Amino acid sequence: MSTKRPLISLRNVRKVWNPDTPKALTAIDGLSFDVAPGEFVVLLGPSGCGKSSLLYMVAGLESASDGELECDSLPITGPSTDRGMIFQEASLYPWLTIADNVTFGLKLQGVFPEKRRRIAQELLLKVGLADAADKRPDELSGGMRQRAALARALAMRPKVLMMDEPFAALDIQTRAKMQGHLLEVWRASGASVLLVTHSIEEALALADRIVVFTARPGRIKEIVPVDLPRPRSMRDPQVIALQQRLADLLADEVDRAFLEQEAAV
Ligand SMILES: Nc1ncnc2c1ncn2[C@@H]1O[C@H](COP(=O)(O)OP(=O)(O)OP(=O)(O)O)[C@@H](O)[C@H]1O
Repeated sequence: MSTKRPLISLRNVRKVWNPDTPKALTAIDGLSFDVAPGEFVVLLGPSGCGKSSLLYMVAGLESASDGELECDSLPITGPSTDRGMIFQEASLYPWLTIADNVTFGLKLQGVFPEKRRRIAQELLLKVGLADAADKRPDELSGGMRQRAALARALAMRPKVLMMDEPFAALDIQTRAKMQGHLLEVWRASGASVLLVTHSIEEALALADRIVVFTARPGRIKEIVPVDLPRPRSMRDPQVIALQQRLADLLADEVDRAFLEQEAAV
């Protein structure tokens, strides 16, 4: 992995919200790490440690206050179809069919209807929604809508997929199925993934590497590689050992974040 040129490179990234005001708040400080092409990296940390802020900066939706962010050796200066983003709640257009939602970006790029239809069918098949092409978002369950959002992100053939707690709103069974779908789609796409979660189990099911954040301002506490074949059983002794290690790493930071929140009230 280390011999490959990184796809995403972050150097000394700092994010201050509302700078130069009494409400100034440092969300992230001195953050540096790389994501290799095709790598699955999970960001894990206590509430408010800046995970979403970081994702927004990599997406180009927010700028960094300091430091360098690069994708494919080019500075990140704004959004790009190379970097697809999926949020906790699938933000589909309610008035469009699922197929039209999936290929909305392609339509803007001028791709002809026939080709769009073909691409939508291929992608919906990949995410297990082949029968939902002509349905509207409100006819789908939460898990199905997230799969449609995944298909829509993939339609732009991104080099990196960013996901901000994409399965947090789903029940446990749907969540486990969605993780399986995501792993299949990730493997087939060759894209890198940068996924934010609160769940140690989710991180262990998915990640090549887990970046553990400190409490705010978010810094890297430790990067934990998960060198185990998938699918991973939560009963595997190696997984249990990692689970314990991650819980220990997080415990201090969650306590710190909690004390800070109490002090702020
Ligand atoms: N647009 C914004 N304007 C001002 N402050 C913000 C903004 N977005 C986030 N923050 C603040 O930055 C800090 C980090 O927030 P962020 O959402 O990045 O953390 P997080 O680790 O993703 O949290 P959670 O796990 O609870 O979603 C928080 O204190 C938050 O209130």
